[in-house]
Amino acid sequence: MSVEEDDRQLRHECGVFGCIASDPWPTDVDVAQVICLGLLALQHRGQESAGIAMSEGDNHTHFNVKKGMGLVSNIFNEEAIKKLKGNLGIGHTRYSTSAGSEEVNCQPFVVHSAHGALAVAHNGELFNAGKLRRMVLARGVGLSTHSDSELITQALCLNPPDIEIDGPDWPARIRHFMELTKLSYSIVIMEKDRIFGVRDPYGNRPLCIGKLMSLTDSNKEDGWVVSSESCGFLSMGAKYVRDVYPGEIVEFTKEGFHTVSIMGRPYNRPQAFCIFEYVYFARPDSIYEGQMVYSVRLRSGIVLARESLVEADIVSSVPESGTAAAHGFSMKSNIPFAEVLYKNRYVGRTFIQPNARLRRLGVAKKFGAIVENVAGKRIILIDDSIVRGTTIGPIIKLLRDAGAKEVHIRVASPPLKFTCNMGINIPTKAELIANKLTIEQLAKHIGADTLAYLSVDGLKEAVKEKMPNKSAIEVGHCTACLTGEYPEELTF
Ligand SMILES: O=P(O)(O)OC[C@H]1O[C@H](OP(=O)(O)OP(=O)(O)O)[C@H](O)[C@@H]1O
Ligand SMILES: NC(=O)CC[C@H](N)C(=O)O
Ligand code: SF4
Ligand SMILES: [Mg+2]
Repeated sequence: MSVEEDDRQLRHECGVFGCIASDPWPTDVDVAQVICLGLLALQHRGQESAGIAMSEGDNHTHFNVKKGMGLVSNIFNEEAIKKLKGNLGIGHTRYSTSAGSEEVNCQPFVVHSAHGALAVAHNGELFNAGKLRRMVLARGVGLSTHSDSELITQALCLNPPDIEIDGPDWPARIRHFMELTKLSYSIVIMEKDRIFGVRDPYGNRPLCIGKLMSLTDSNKEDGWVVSSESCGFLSMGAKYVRDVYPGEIVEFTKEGFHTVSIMGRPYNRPQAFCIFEYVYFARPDSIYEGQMVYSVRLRSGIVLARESLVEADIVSSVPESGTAAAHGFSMKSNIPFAEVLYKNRYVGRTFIQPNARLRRLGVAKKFGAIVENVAGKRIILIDDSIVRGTTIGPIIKLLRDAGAKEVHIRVASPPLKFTCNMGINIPTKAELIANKLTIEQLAKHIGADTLAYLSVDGLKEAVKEKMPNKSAIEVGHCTACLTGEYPEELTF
């Protein structure tokens, strides 16, 4: 493992985005620009590479494609966007899970099938990738990478079991793929004149629909967007419509969008939307399951205060992801919120530190203490999660050096004890600090006066309390990294 890799904590997951302009075509809408804005808003989900594939519509056999390593703003300058002509397109920001962080694995994957070009962008990780890979290879298909997203692309090109009488039946192909693998994917698929948005039957990864509003007539739409998260919608003049339902295939054409079909789960198992999307992965201004991520984080802080209050002068947070929960904790406890840490936004996660000592210092280098709020104070410090435990120790030291009297750590999620096989690179079980030390030992190890985590029930309560639809069949969350209960068994 390289130093750079080792420095990563909880790694995010990918972002997918699609946009199609309404009739008439050729459109006036700058579709590539909209996709670019969409990808910029999804940058937090993947910073290794990005790509866009565009289609000019019915009479074109090829897509206009640009992919590359690095950030969206580095790959897509004005000139690159100008070349990406089209009436529809899809895009991707990547954090690798199933194949190396290299140019060949950048998405969208584009193939030319017997029925024309196809582009695919995927967020997630296939539970049964090995088995599916052997099956696809046995059908005479060659794969050029180890990426499970390329595998999905090729699996979609397989003829479905029923004969296609009148040209390719893409919905049947997608259903066939969904029969073969039930976890974990949110995908956008583009053929020459349409986009499909597909969410796995468990709804493990997010996907939502937005309406691109006309800038001149508020009753009209200029097109439709489909995205991992809704946080970018306002920046591109789009309005959140709804989530793509677990198991749903949505077809977008220049006429609008409709549900093609909804695939159920085996044995009527519950949905398994990743609960960590609420804790850490998503941007707080995104909407999942009809509620803002920010509100869930705020509530998790409220529940945390109820569960593990301690006397203190101020409540504060480890920026960024811990801040909403800290405000919730402060509201519930009536202890004032005050900032104690400044996070240097120019020191990214990819900052290369040549050895363990400098890596530890690196964490401190990311933060500065706001001494006036710290000196002589008893502080309750909230973070959203502890993974390896590398961030929190140096922060506590920083606060003590700045004169903190007491530092009580409260974590707005339960201890992370298990790995994730659904699109998130959570370190191996042995690297997760909660598997190595008891809560008391960990408190001592990081130099905290006290340490407490949110309970699993407390987190579920924060997620479900204000959810518009509370039906037991409709709602269900994956908590596997916290409880070890996976939605499906891994198959190799
Ligand atoms: O226990 P560790 O292995 O140190 O990892 C846990 C930390 O990593 C994340 O923050 P990160 O800096 O990734 O991003 P953020 O700004 O969104 O909080 C998370 O919010 C914790 O603060
Ligand atoms: N984080 C993700 O969703 C990654 C998607 C896919 N498994 C890849 O590695 O490219
Ligand atoms: S194991 Fe954890 S991170 Fe992975 S999908 Fe489940 S809740 Fe999300
Ligand atoms: Mg953090």
